[in-house]
Amino acid sequence: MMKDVIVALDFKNRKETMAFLEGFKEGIYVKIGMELFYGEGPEIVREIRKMGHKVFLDLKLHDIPNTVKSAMKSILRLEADMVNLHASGGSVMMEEAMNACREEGKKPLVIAVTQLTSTTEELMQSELLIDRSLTETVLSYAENAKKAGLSGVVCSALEVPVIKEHLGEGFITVTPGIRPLDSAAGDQKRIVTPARARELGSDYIVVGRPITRAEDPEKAYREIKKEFLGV
Ligand SMILES: O=C(O)c1cc(=O)[nH]c(=O)n1[C@@H]1O[C@H](COP(=O)(O)O)[C@@H](O)[C@H]1O
Repeated sequence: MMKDVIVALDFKNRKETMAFLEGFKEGIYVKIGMELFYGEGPEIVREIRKMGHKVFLDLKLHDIPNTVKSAMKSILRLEADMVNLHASGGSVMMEEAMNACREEGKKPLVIAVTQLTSTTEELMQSELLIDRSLTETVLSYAENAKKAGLSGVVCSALEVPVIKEHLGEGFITVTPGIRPLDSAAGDQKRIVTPARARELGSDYIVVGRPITRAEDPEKAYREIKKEFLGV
């Protein structure tokens, strides 16, 4: 299976995004999330794809099944390589997202967010009133996603082994919360280094600030990619 580093383009506008991408001569895998998408609109997705980059469009759909289905149809027109939704929206919601793909004849990788990497078991118990362990909920959400026909999940690399063990090697794990040894955790809680993510079996790591805020982003990207791919 293809393994890769996905760079989170968490920039406020097109200008900053293009200045960043200028440093990359070859096509890379990037993530367009809420900040850039809400700021610039769908055209930014088309433009970045035309530049030769692969795009994970991270809009984390979470709504009633019918709304998610129609939103997915709009999203599919942008031809992103990967799109996501929140598994906590439930199985029917995820099935409707897959029905949208079937009806439109499109096959992006559709993945479901399990528990955000900024979430801890402590937060789940004290605020969300979820009594099960974090790992149990991640695995259960992942099982629901697989049953609904999704390609994989977003989780922390720490949960990859249990997901692969129960759902098979082919079920894709996309893991943010990546921090090289010398970088600040910030708001992330369930963090691992790129090398650890490789050992744990992540398929894709998603990396934002350790690259975008580095003094030399292109160098940081190369180092992280080397550490993750082990080459
Ligand atoms: O869906 C995501 O991409 C996502 C899920 C998750 O659980 N945690 C998470 O950090 N992300 C995204 O991954 C990126 C991580 O960025 P950094 O923390 O700057 O490396 C951000 O764009 C987040 O929106």
